[in-house]
Amino acid sequence: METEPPVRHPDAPAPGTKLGQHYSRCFGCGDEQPGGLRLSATAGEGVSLVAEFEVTEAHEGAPGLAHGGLLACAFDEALGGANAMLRLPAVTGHLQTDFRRPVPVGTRLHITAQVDGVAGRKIYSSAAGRLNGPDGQLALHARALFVIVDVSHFTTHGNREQIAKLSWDQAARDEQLDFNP
Ligand SMILES: CCCCC/C=C\C/C=C\C/C=C\C/C=C\CCCC(=O)SCCNC(=O)CCNC(=O)[C@H](O)C(C)(C)COP(=O)(O)OP(=O)(O)OC[C@H]1O[C@@H](n2cnc3c(N)ncnc32)[C@H](O)[C@@H]1OP(=O)(O)O
Repeated sequence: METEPPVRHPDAPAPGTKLGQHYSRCFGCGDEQPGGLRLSATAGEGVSLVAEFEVTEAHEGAPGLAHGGLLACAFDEALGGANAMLRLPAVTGHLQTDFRRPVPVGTRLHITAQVDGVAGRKIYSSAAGRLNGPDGQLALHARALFVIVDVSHFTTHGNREQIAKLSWDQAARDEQLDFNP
């Protein structure tokens, strides 16, 4: 199947809009997850977003340095959030991360994530992470494949009772997810 350029959904959050957490216990963005990354994301131009989080001692792999797996988690979160510009529910099928520079504790990691193309259910995305701001040193680069799923993916494999408490409950019943933050 041909890979098509991504099309921003007309109801996608306007560029500059802060995206809320999609789930309070999400390790990537939730504020009820101890030690979580608490990534905050803002809608970007086109099919993209900008995200940031502070690397803390809770995220260490070596003394004073971020754990690579948690940095990959941040990219999973940011790349997954970019799908909100398509307003399509999708899960990560493949994620690859290039670690180009160490990321010390205390760094504010700045991530830009974008959807590059869509082929049927497959969404191809990429992201870059810079140290302490948009003009900081390039520390990481990631590519991902997300696969568009029906909301039944979450209700079948996840915790249906927890899902029922979320704001996307009604949308889930309608077999659609609400991506409004
Ligand atoms: C946690 C998710 C939260 C989502 C919340 C939703 C809405 C909330 C609102 C806003 C969202 C905001 C932020 C979201 C933030 C973060 C997102 C984090 C995302 C995750 O962290 S999510 C957890 C990790 N993720 C999984 O838990 C997936 C486990 N997995 C499966 O559930 C299946 O594996 C599935 C469904 C992926 C596919 O299964 P399936 O049976 O539906 O479809 P099938 O296998 O046919 O694949 C279809 C086509 O994709 C190709 N394909 C598949 N996998 C591939 C691979 N790895 N490499 C290359 N190609 C691949 C096939 O080759 C075929 O391609 P083709 O059509 O060309 O043949």
